[in-house]
Amino acid sequence: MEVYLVGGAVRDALLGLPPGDRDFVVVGQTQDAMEAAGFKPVGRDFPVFLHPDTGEEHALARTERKSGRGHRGFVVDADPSVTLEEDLGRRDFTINAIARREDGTLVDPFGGAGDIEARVLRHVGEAFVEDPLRVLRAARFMARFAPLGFSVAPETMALMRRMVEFGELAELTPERVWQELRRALAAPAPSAFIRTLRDCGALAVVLPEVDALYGIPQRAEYQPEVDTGTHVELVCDMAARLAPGDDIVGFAALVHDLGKALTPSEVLPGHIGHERAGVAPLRALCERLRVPTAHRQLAEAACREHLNVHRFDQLRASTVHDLIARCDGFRRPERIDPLATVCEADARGRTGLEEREYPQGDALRASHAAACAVKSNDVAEGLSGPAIGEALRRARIQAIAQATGKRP
Ligand SMILES: Nc1ccn([C@@H]2O[C@H](COP(=O)(O)OP(=O)(O)OP(=O)(O)O)[C@@H](O)[C@H]2O)c(=O)n1
Repeated sequence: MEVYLVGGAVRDALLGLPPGDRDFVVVGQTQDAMEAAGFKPVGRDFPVFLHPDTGEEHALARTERKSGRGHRGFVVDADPSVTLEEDLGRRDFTINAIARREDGTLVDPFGGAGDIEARVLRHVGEAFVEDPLRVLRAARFMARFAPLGFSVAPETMALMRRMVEFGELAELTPERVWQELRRALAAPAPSAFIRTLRDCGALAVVLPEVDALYGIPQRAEYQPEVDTGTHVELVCDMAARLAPGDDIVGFAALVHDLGKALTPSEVLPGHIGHERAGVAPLRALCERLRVPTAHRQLAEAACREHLNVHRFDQLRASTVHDLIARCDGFRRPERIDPLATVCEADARGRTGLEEREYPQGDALRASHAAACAVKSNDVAEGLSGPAIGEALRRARIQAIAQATGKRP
């Protein structure tokens, strides 16, 4: 059987990165022949089979035609007459269009290895436009590969701009947009995702609430070249450094400051009130992209509370208690550590402040731990009903005061 390793596994090996999932392409076979050879068919949209021993994915070489309907808007034709070159030619980027034979030699008709060497993300051919998700994939690959020195080829960027101008992105389902966004926020350089989307005009289409942050000045303590959009880029990169691979923290970092884009009538000079004003655009974004609950909840907590956490020193123990309660940190203790991380990323994600200490994060964590150590059984003796809740609150405030030296 004519089988080649293709896609991300070949690319990542050439980049010297640790191996991930392996995808194979099989040339010259029919679906029946694959099943007769013991491969197990999977997936409704593509002719993909699992290897009987390794379980690894083997796709039949195929052509794809745009249909304008269905899950991806494609009709997939598995066709034994499709050559390896034809299969590679319908892929997105040259760096993803390299095949490796079993003996280790490469089939690289589009110069992908050279582009890996030159650190260029270049589209393979005109078939690129058939899937508008590829605009977001380009940005997501940049979030992963920009730190290795990659940039988008000018002709690819020009093509992406045309796709955006022609309104191609309108046909993307929210689920596909969210999957790319989520993966980009878990990558080492989410800022490169945001900047690539902005460069081609796609940011205004898929994340207009974030696009609106550009040109909004930050307060004077920031470097003058850092507007709110740039600040958010820095915060996302800092979040990726503090919590690598954590897209829940990454999403909260992306959206914590959305309120700053609102008109001055809604947000006072110096962005006073932006933490409350940001909740509405954040909810709109989450509805539109069908963002999962865990992401939404941390994002809302970060949006509402980040200023309170920054001024932790000035808060009384009772205010800290109520902040934790508003974030549901007593019923769901896992909520507070990521909130502290996002706030730290926000404080340190400013040019020149990257190495600054952020004691507020650990102070919040310590307060939370001290308050959670008090259980209702500790205070319930002789009490009933709401009196237990009130006694628990008082005891927890006391515990926070003791742990931090704050006034109750
Ligand atoms: N819209 C898409 C999706 C995928 N592909 C092709 O299918 C391969 C496998 O896709 P996927 O698993 O999504 O990406 P990988 O390149 O394997 O990247 P990752 O390591 O991030 O999963 C890609 O390499 C690419 O050649 C494509 O051309 N266009």
